[in-house]
Amino acid sequence: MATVQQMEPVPTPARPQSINSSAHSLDIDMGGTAPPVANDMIFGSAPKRGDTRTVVIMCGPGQEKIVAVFAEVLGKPYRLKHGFKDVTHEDRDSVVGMLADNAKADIATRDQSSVVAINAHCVNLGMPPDLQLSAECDYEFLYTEAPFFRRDLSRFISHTLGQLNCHETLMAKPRTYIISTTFPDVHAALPNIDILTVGSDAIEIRVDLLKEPLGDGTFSAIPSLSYVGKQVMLLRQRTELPIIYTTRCTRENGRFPMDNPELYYEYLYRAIQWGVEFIDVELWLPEEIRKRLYEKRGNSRIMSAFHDFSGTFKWPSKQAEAIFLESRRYADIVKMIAITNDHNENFELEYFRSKIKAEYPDAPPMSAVNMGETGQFSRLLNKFFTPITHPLLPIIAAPGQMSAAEINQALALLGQLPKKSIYGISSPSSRSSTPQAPFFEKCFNELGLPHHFAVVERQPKEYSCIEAWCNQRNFGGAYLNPGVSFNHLVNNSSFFSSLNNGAGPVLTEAARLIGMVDTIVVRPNSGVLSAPASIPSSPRRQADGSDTPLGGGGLAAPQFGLPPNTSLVFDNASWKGILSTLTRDLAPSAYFGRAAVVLASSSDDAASALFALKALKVGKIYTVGFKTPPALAKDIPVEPFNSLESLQRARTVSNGNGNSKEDVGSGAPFVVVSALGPEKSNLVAMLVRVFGGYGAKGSSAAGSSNTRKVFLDLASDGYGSAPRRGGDPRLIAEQSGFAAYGAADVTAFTTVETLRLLVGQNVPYSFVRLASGRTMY
Ligand SMILES: O=C1C[C@@](O)(C(=O)O)C[C@@H](O)[C@@H]1O
Repeated sequence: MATVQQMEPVPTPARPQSINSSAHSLDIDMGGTAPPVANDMIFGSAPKRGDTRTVVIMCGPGQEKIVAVFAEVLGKPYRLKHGFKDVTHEDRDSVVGMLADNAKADIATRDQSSVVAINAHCVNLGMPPDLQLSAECDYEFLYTEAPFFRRDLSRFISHTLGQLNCHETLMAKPRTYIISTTFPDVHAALPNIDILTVGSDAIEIRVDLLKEPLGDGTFSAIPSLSYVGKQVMLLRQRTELPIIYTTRCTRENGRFPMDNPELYYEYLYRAIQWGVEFIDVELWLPEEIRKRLYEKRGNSRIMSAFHDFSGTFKWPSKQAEAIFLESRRYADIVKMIAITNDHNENFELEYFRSKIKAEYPDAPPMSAVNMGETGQFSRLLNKFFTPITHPLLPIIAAPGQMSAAEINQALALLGQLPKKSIYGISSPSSRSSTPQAPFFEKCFNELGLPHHFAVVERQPKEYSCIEAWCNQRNFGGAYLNPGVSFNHLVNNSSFFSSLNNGAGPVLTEAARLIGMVDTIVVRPNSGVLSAPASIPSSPRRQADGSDTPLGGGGLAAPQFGLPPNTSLVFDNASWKGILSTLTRDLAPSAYFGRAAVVLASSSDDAASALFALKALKVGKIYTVGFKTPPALAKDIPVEPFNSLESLQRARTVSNGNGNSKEDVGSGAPFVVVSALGPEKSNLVAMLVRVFGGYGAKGSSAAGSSNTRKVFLDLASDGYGSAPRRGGDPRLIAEQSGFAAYGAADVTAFTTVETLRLLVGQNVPYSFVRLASGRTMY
C-alpha cells in the first residue's frame, strides 16, 4: 500500500519556473569533468522520417474530406486524382486522394516503390470495405465519422509510415506487462478501459474470443473480418496503448479452428494492414505462412507464440531449445508458454531463460511463463511482455494469470520490489490547485506498489536540501517541479558532485542538452558506470544548534546513505510531455522542416520545448525573450526576434514544402510554444495574431492545404484559469486558426513519463487526465 503525505499543495510539473520565480540561467558548461551520460537513453525512440513514398488515400464517394484530414495530420498538401496511373513524381510531397471505385482499376499495377496505398473506409455507412481494395492496399484505416478520432488517425499513420515506434520504447523498459482482454465484444471494455489498463504497456485483443452476433440470437463460428476490423478500430480509438492481435487456435486454449492455416494468414495480414503494432503468430502455422507474414510486417512486430498444454513439456530439453530456435526465425519477439505441474519447473524455466540469453545474445527478446497455479512464480520472474489479467475482465485468458497489482505485491513480499520513498520536490512558486499526492497514491494502490510518496517543498534558490532527500538508503526517486538546472544541483551539493568518483550523477542525453533536471531516477549500477560514492549528507542545523536529519518531512526517519550499488540518473521528462502533446493530433512529419517560435523569459523555461522541437526535426527556431544555449542551437538555425522587422520577415518568408533540403526552415512559423506567464499575455497574443491564419506550406494551384497551425501555452492550465492581460492567448490562437494546447495536456503526458521513469510502470494518459478531473473523449 502506498503511503502518501500531501505536505503542500502541489505543482503542475510542466509549468515553467520563471512564471512566478526568478529565472535561472542555463549554460551547458558542466565545469571540469563531464558527467557520465546514460548511453542507453540517447534520444529514446525519437520521431523518424520513416516511409517517404507518396501517400495515396482511397475513399468512398462523398468521403473525400478524409483525404484532407490525412494531409493535415501529415502536414502536407493534398490533391485529388482519378487513378494510380495519374500519380506522378510531382505528387511526391503531397497526399493524393482518389475514389475507391476508380482506384480498383489500377491499384494492382501501382509502383509500390513510390506510392503507399491506404484504403480509408468509414464504417458508419453500413457497408464493409471493398474486398478487392482491402486485399490489395498496403494499409487500411477504418474510422467513424461521428465521433471522429483524429488522434487515432495520427497514431495509425505515424505507425504505418514508421515515424513513431513504440517497439523501441517498450524494449528499453526494464519490465513490461500486457493485458489480455477476453471480452466477446470490445464495447464492454470501453467504460473501464482507463482503469483496466493501468500498469499495462500493451493490450491484447483475443480475436478468437470475439463473438459476432448473427441477429438470430446465435453467433458466427468465427468473427468475420469486417466485425474484427470494427472491434480493433473501437479499441484503438479508446486507448493509446499498442495493440497485440491474437487469433489463438483451439489446441492452444483459443477458439480459432486449425483446419485452414490460410485463414490465419488472412486475419493476421489484415491486422498488419490495420496498423496493429504487434501480431501474434502461432508457431504451428506452416513455415511459409510465418515467413510471409514476417516479410510483410511493415512497421508491425511479429510475436511468435508457442503454447504447450500437454503437461509433459520440459524446459531443460532439446525440444525446448529447438522450439526457441524455430520461433526466432520469423519473429521480433518469442513467446513460449507451457503448463507445468511442479514448482521446480519454474527454476528450470529460469535456467532456460538465462541459457538462451547467454547462448543467443542477439536473439529477439523472449516472454516465457508457466501456466497454472504452480507456474505463477514464473510470471513474477518473467520481465518482458508478461501477460496479465484484471479483476474487471470477464474471464482470465490462461490458467494462473495474475494482475499487475498481484505480481507487484508478490514481488514486494519476496523482497524484489522493496519499499522506497519517492518524492515530489516542489517550491512555493509551483504550488497548484491540483493535489498530486492523492493521484500518486491512487496509482501506487492500483498497481500494488509498496512505496511511500511525499510532496516536499524546498525554498526558492535552495538546492542543498535536495541531496538530503536523495541520499537515503530507501530513496526511490523524485520529480522536481519546477525543474532545476543541472549546474545548480551539482554546484550546491557535495553529494551530487562526488558521485561517480567526482564525475557527478549520470545524465541522460536529454537532461544534458536541456540542462534542466526534473526527474531523479535510482538505478542499480550497470557495469558501465562506476559506483556512486555515497557520502553522508550534511545535517540541517536547527535553531537550537542541534543536528536534525533532513528530508522525509513526516516520513519515517530516513536512513542516510544511498546504497553503494545504485546510481542516480538525472533526467528530463518534460520534453517528452511536450513532444507527446505536439504529436497527439499530428504526425511528426507535420513539423519536419518547418519553422517554430519559442517565447520564454529564460532559457531554462525554453529548453525542454527547444529539445522537443529539435526531436521533431523542425527546420528553424525563432526565439523571443531568452538566449538559446549553444548546445541546443547546434545543428539548427536559430534566430531571435529582436525587431518588428525580423518578425515581419519571418511572417512573409515563402512557404516551402519543408521536405526537401532547400526548403528546410522555410515558411512562416507553423508552431508557436509559449512559456511566458500571464503578465506577458499581450505579447503572446500579439504573436499568435501575427502568425495566425490557415495555410502553411504548399497551398498552391498544385494542391490545397488547410493545416491548422499549432499553439502550445506552457503557462496556462486551461481557459479562464487566471485573468490575462490582453486576453487568453489560447482563445486568441484558436480564433487565429491555431489548434491550441495548454499546460494540462503537457502535464498529463509528463506525468505518464515521470511514472515510467520513477516506478517503471505505465499509467495511460487518459487515466491521468481522468484522475485530474478531465476526460479525453
Ligand atoms: O499467449 C498468451 C499468454 C497467455 O496464454 C498466458 O498464459 O497468460 C494468455 C494469452 O491471452 C496470450 O495470448
